[in-house]
Amino acid sequence: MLKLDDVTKEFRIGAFGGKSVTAVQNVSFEVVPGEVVSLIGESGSGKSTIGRMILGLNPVTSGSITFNDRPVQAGREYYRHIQGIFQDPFSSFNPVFKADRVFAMIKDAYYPAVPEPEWAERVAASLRDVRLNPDQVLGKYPHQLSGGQLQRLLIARALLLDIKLLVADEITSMLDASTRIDVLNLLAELKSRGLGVLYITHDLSLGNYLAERTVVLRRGSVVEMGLTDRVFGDPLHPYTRELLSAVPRLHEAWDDATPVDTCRYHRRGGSGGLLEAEPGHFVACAHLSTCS
Ligand SMILES: Nc1ncnc2c1ncn2[C@@H]1O[C@H](COP(=O)(O)OP(=O)(O)OP(=O)(O)O)[C@@H](O)[C@H]1O
Repeated sequence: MLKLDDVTKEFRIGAFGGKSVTAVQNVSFEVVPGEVVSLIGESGSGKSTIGRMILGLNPVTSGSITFNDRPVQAGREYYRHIQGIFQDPFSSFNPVFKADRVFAMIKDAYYPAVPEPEWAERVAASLRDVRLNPDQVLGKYPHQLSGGQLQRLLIARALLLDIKLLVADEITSMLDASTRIDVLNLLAELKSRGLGVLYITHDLSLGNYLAERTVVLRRGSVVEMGLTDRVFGDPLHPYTRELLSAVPRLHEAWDDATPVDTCRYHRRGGSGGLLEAEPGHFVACAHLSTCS
C-alpha cells in the first residue's frame, strides 16, 4: 500500500535559493492494491510534484511517503515495484534506440539470468497484454510508433517487472479520443489484476471514468477526497463544485481570485485538518487561513 502522511514539499527558488515556493502542503492519502485513485486539480496545484516524490525523483521536505511500510528509496529494487509513466511518451524513449532495446535494458538490470528465448517470450506476452503485436513494434524506432503505441510500450515494460503501483501522470492527454479510451480500459484491466494506480489528471471526466477514489488538490493542499461517486455526486467543497462546473476551461491557468467563499464547514473543525463529512468523504474548510 502507498501511504502519504502529512507530506509537504518546498522548492528553493530565486538567486542562491533565497526564496521558496510551497508546492505541496500537508497532504495525506493512500492507494491500496487493486484501486485507482485519481489526483485532480488545476495546473500548478502540485499533482506532478506528488507523483515525482512518490517515484523518488524529488525528496519530501517534511512528512513521509511509504510503500508497504518502507520509505521511498529510488533505486533498482524500488522501481521493480513502482513505475511512473508520463504525459509525453516520446520523451521517455531514447530516439536512437529501437523498442527492443528498451526491453533489453530491463533484462540487463533485473533479469540477467533469464535465458534469451524465455525472455523473448515474456516480452511478447507483455506486449500482447497491452494489445500490441510484437512483430509490429519490436524493431521500430520511437518516431515510427504512435503516441498510443508508445504509452502501451511503457506499460508493457512496467508489466515485465513485478509492479504493484503505477503512477500515471497525464498519460492520456496527448492521445486521441479512441486511443485514450483504450489506454484507460487497459488501466482498468490492470487494476482488476491487483495493481494500484495513482492517476494524475486535469480531466475530471477521465478520473470519474476510472477511479474508485478521488483526491482534489488546490494550491498544494487537499480540499476534498473520498469515493469518486460521492466527490462527483455530492461535492462539498466550493472549489470542487467550481471545478465540476468549469470543466471546459480546465486546461487554462486559473485565476487566483476564483471565489471560494461559502463553506458550510467553516469553524467546525479546527485549523487545517480535513473534516470527515460522511464516512470516507473528507473536506477542508474553505477558510483555512482564518478558521479557528
Ligand atoms: N523544480 C521546481 N522548482 C521550483 N518550483 C517548482 C518545481 N517543480 C514544480 N514547482 C512549482 O510547484 C508548483 C506545483 O507544480 P506541479 O508541476 O506539481 O503542478 P501540477 O499540478 O502538476 O501542474 P500541471 O498540471 O500544469 O503539470 C508550481 O507552482 C510549480 O511552479
